[in-house]
Amino acid sequence: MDEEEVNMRGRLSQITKTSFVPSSSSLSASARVRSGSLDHSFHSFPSSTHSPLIEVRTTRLNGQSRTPSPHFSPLLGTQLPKSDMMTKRFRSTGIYPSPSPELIERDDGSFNKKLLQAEERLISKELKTKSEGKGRFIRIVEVSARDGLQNLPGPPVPTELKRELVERLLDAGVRNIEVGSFVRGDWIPQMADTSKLLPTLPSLTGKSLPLGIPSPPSSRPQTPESENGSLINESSLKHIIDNTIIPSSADQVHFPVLVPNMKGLENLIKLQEQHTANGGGKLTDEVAVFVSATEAFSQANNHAPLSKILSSLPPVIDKARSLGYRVRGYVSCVITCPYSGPTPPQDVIDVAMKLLEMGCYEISLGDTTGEGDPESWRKVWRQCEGRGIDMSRVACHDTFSLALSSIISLLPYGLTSIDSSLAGLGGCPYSPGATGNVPTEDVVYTLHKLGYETGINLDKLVETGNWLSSSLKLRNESRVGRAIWARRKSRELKENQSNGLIPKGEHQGGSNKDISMQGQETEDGM
Ligand SMILES: CC(C)(COP(=O)([O-])OP(=O)([O-])OC[C@H]1O[C@@H](n2cnc3c(N)ncnc32)[C@H](O)[C@@H]1OP(=O)([O-])[O-])[C@@H](O)C(=O)NCCC(=O)NCCSC(=O)C[C@@](C)(O)CC(=O)[O-]
Repeated sequence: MDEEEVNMRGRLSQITKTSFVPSSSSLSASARVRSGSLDHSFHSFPSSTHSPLIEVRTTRLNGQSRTPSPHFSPLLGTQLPKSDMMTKRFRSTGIYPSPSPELIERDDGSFNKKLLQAEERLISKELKTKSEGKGRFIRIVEVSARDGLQNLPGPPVPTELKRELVERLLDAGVRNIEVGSFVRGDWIPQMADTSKLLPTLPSLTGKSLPLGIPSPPSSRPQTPESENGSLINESSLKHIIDNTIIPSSADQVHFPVLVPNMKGLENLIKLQEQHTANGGGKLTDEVAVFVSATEAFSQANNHAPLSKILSSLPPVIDKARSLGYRVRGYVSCVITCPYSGPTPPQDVIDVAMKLLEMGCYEISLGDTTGEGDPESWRKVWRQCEGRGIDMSRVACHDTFSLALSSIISLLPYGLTSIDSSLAGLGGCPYSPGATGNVPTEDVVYTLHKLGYETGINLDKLVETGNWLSSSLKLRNESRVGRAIWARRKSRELKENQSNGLIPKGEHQGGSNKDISMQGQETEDGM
């Protein structure tokens, strides 16, 4: 290693260490320097002029007049690239190993080859099937309150509903909840109340449980309620800790908020100062910056060339870190770009490396268009490894139904964190018919089914997803959510009938069907 390389390694590992919470483990493995030689001859990004790609129009939605963000404005047909790259998809040819139970993380973040004794557990109390828990922890970053809502047409979602959503998620054991954005409220009206929402949220430490582990998922063996109302008692807790590798830091609550630029960060700082002056505690300990892997999407999303965004971020990240915020980096369009077609993995790594160098503690790779498949994700993954970084975070959109397959295919390679959205809320405004993010309920079900641990109570999560989609009058896009909810309703009906609360042959409350369930009875076999 030459001197420069040593410095680079030092910087990256320092970034990794200093930005992690104490005794953090694999949670933060994304930025960890692994093997392979570092290629630090970064490609410079094409210097592009700020071309007027975007037409901003004032629209009327539900009687409200609004000027949409360029992020959500469709490009004019004449401005789209002419190539067939828009529709070209990566071919999937690989055969993927099933998730390996051999990768078990220690609390220091390293992997342990020892197999833990398999432990049978229920996935949901509505299901009869069990799975063998193998113990590796996967962190879920829940993005429904931000990414899920930001694109919703119609009147702004009430701040009170967002607050309740966060409360419910915390109660279900979710600990990383992206809650809002300090972006321009006139462009992203659904995020305009972020500074109102933050002070109403529970304190960052208020939800921590004793002994520093997440609330026990119902998928674990049921244990009697303890005196303090917790579902588990000390001895069963020890059993869980002994048999499940959950890092103690997994219980820490984080409310990441997006800050696109210095103005956004300053708005957060001002809000925090006011809150502190009123005797309040820390509103959040995490901010997130976002960059696109492609030039065209940068123009659309950040309203500026990629080179300009990248050069504007170091002071933002430095200032945030100097105030004690950890900084997450998002890279969008890591598989394809709605304007320029397939994204070269090299470009993804270039941007990601720059963000790490600037001080981001981890990078979330976003498949914004949802066109990813296991093979294309593996290409990105291999490039990461080749460049000596472990990108173990992904955010998949489920537009083409391959998000879960992609996630499953990455698990054996050490995937440690997944961004997902309750009820699949969200969507890509550029792909006609695009659905949202991969639903958290589906991810949690899959992980638990395969023996991974998330610390999340699937039944409570499903209840929250159902409540959210009903409240928003949207169809619940989580198949798992719909199926478990249908079973629960069916069970409750039978119980009420056998208890004599409802005469046989009658439905509870006239109908057990709500908006999130519409059209689901056949599919769920109920
Ligand atoms: C990025 C900006 C803010 C630049 O906005 P801009 O207009 O280009 O900024 P500007 O520097 O030219 O300033 C113009 C005016 O905006 C104000 N301004 C400037 N910055 C801010 C701010 N932060 N908050 C409030 N106001 C701001 C600024 O003060 C000024 O006000 P004036 O002096 O004219 O009165 C704008 O383009 C914007 O808000 N865009 C929205 C971007 C967005 O939210 N996109 C969605 C999130 S990213 C995403 O969803 C992808 C991801 C992360 O999920 C990963 C994936 O899955 O792909």
